Amino acid sequence: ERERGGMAKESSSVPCTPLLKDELDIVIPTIRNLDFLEMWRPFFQPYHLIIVQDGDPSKTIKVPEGFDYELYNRNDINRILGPKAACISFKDSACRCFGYMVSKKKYIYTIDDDCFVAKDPTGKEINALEQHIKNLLSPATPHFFNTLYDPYREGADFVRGYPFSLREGARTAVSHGLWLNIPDYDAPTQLVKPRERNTRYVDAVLTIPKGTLFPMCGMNLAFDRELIGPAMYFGLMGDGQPIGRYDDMWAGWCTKVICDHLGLGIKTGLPYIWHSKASNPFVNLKKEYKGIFWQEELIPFFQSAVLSKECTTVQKCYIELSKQVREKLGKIDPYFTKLADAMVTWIEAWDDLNPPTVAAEVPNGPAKGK
Ligand SMILES: O=c1ccn([C@@H]2O[C@H](COP(=O)(O)OP(=O)(O)O[C@H]3O[C@@H](CO)[C@H](O)[C@H]3O)[C@@H](O)[C@H]2O)c(=O)[nH]1
Ligand SMILES: [Mn+2]
Repeated sequence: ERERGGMAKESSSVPCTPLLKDELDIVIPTIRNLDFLEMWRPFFQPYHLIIVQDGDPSKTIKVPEGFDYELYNRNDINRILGPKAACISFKDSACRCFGYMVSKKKYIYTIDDDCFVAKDPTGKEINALEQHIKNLLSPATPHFFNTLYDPYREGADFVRGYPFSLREGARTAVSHGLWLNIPDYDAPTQLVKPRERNTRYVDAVLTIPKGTLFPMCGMNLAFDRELIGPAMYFGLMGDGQPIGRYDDMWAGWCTKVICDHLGLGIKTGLPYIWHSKASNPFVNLKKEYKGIFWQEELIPFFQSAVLSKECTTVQKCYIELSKQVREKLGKIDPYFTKLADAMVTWIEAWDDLNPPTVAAEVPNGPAKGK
């Protein structure tokens, strides 16, 4: 009998020790109301929220009582960034990356407002934030695959044949969570399988091996902002752009290339959230249309991207990548030249708001297993 997860009912209160209470911000992009927070209250209330209100800034977004938050609408983004605001998408969930930029914390968790608390096969409510924090605070294994999954997890370990020289692992930069109920399918798949629901709960956390790209979904995602924040630019989408629903994919591909270069790890798997709302597949098809054939050229670009050894900080890696985007992808469509410019603007804006106190050199030491 396949293990099945489900959606939790609104819970009264679940005591949880708020790990990283003052070192983590929760970033929520929204065009809707934030009632979903009621269900997350036991897990999220101790944390500071950064709400990025998309769309019409004159609309008032009601935040449930008792949450500590800051809210930014488009007027705020324009006021804070001035002309550099052009790199932040409008009328697309990609706007969430503004929250990463204004945060002052070491960790970020971002979640969509149609994602709810899921239940594991035992019926226990899943504290997704707690699991992401565990993922981020334990090492990753990008340089040698452990067949018994996460070796740092209680009750597991490295298996026979795993080199001891590699068991220290790599620092974890990203924790990519998954979704029960509505899976993050692209529009063609959604159209072919409109009623497919994900009921499969896989009790595993895996490190994505070095040299392998992956499709990063922004719905249930956490990362170490000090390690990889400047790479988490959710590419130009939405209003005035020829493409949508590739913002998180773009960030994931850039981030993975940079993590591989800097010897950092990315994990995927637990925790699950319950994704409740399927966005309109026809609207999604229009947004994704160009991306579906462009990505056949983008993937080989990222697979063959090489960063020089002078790229010792995320910012330097990202600027180097933007140059390669301009040179190699600009010929696909003028959009990529615009995106390359936006990548540079993003880094400039990031450094304006986050002046490097000490050179944020990520030791680019030879990642073991190279
Ligand atoms: O114009 C918009 C539309 C939506 N939002 C907010 O963004 C998230 C996601 O919105 P929604 O749940 O409607 O869309 P999904 O298709 O399920 O989103 C997933 O697909 C990808 C889209 O790029 C992305 O990885 C996932 O987010 C909600 O919080 C909306 O309120 C917005 O800010 N602006
Ligand atoms: Mn959704």
